[in-house]
Amino acid sequence: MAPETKVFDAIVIGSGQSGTPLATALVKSGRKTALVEKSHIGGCCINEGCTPTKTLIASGRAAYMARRGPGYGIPSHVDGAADMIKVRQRKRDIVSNWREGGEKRLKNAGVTVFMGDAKFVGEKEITVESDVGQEEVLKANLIFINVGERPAAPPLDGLEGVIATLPEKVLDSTSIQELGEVPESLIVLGGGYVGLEFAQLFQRLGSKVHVIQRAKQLLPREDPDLAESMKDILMEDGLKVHCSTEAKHITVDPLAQQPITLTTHSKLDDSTSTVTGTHILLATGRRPNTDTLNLAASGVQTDSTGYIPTNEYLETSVPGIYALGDCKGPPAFTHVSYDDFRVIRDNLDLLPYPSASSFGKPIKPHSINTRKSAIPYVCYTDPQLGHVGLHLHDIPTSERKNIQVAKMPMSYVARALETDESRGMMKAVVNGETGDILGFSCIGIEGGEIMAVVQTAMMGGLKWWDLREAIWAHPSLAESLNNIWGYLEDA
Ligand SMILES: Cc1cc2nc3c(=O)[nH]c(=O)nc-3n(C[C@H](O)[C@H](O)[C@H](O)COP(=O)(O)OP(=O)(O)OC[C@H]3O[C@@H](n4cnc5c(N)ncnc54)[C@H](O)[C@@H]3O)c2cc1C
Ligand SMILES: NC(=O)c1ccc[n+]([C@@H]2O[C@H](COP(=O)([O-])OP(=O)(O)OC[C@H]3O[C@@H](n4cnc5c(N)ncnc54)[C@H](O)[C@@H]3O)[C@@H](O)[C@H]2O)c1
Repeated sequence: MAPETKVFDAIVIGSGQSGTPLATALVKSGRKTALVEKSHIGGCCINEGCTPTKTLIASGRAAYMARRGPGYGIPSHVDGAADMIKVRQRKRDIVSNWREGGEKRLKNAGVTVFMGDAKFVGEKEITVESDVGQEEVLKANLIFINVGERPAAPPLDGLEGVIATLPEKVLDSTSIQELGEVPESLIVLGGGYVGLEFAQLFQRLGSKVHVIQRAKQLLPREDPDLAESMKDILMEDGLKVHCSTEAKHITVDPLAQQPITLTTHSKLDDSTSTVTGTHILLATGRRPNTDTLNLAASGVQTDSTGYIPTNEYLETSVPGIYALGDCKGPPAFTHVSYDDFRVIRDNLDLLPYPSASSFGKPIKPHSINTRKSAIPYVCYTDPQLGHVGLHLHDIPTSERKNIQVAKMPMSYVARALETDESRGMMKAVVNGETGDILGFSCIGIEGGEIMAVVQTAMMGGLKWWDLREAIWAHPSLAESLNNIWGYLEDA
């Protein structure tokens, strides 16, 4: 017998960084709301993204500082690799605390949670299949898709054979976090956020790490000088970094000490080389989880890569169906997904959640959108890379007439020298005529926090000279914002 259709006012598909708070807000606004999640409440960020990785990275930093103890006059004895079971347990404990908190909040709010895989069967109708094959049919006039992304394996000759022979040696950003011991040697394919955060972490925990990056620089979104600074830091930490290098072929010999051999081609000198490892991490990007949603049944359109295009109000091609977070396309950050929640909350006027923009008054639909002037982000290598606003390379050379740039090494920052954390650099891009700060990057100790100081200044419309003249506490990292402007020059 077909299951009875359950009718809701709203359905949220995916418990991501926007879907979870949105489900609660929908209930608080009086709407009967269902949330469907196929894996874990809290989505990627809590379960296999930000929270666990930054927890693991804290262990990596502890190992790094312990090794540096003698440099500060503190004897320390760090022999061999980290105790991965304890490192992993610390991560698991923090993740389960966060996840359980999320589960409780949804329950207390009165959200009806369905654990299972959602698929469209009609324009506003879905089925939910649980792990044990039980099926529910749900219907609502309002549907919010927040299904996120998953790791995408690159096309690589031989990869299927390696996975078939030694599946536990081929890792992605999720499986690498569950290792019970530190790999002796790790090949990291991809020099983006995922690749670099894990590469440095595992080098610090005791692996020998190679990073293979197809692009000519690490972190291709950054200006080349910042990417070069990051590369120098990682190489100083002992990582082997190969840019302009493409993976061509992979083989496995289960009996070898280093079972994995990757053949690469360097575009720099047109040469072929091999690199061996006990494990390989595939960190070459992510793909949206829209392929299993049967979107055709709803009429919601996707682009050629599976992302759901929306307008600035997160409306899809079908009225009443919205897409939020990573599944609508880059940039893929938790804070962007959370901001998507705010856009929906305010446009649908989900009181009692008075937003700052409305000061508690009803808002006209479409008064808030996703067009944000400066989205910040932080790559949690150590030191971090924090960035907000424009990069210099975002401004075409022909449009740089009034553009000025200031660069300052972290070795000029008193606080960084006192703590012996002086690796990296700051870079600011300004309009030389108006004094507006257009962009700021910092590779440095707490680079994300220094960036946030400049971000706040940009939000408040301060000019660069306001920061130069500000009284910052001494000796703080922010104090460097008095000095960087002395290095301004035409771009
Ligand atoms: C290793 C790693 C580290 C990261 N670190 C950071 C960081 O430090 N800072 C940062 O800002 N961002 C970071 N990110 C990115 C960040 O995790 C995401 O941008 C963020 O989670 C937002 O995702 P979302 O809201 O779109 O959905 P997600 O958090 O991806 O959640 C989507 C949910 O939908 C569920 N789902 C999918 N399909 C279905 C279906 N058919 N039915 C039911 N449920 C479904 C999934 O199981 C998942 O729980 C990191 C990502 C990774 C992989
Ligand atoms: N700290 C953070 O905020 C954080 C951390 C992790 C992930 N994330 C999010 O997750 C997203 C995905 O991260 P990611 O690092 O997986 O993807 P990414 O797209 O940022 O980086 C992938 C890198 O792999 C390289 N590459 C692709 N194919 C290759 C191949 N065949 N051989 C060698 N190199 C190859 C690309 O040049 C690129 O630099 C990011 O865009 C980011 O939005 C954020």
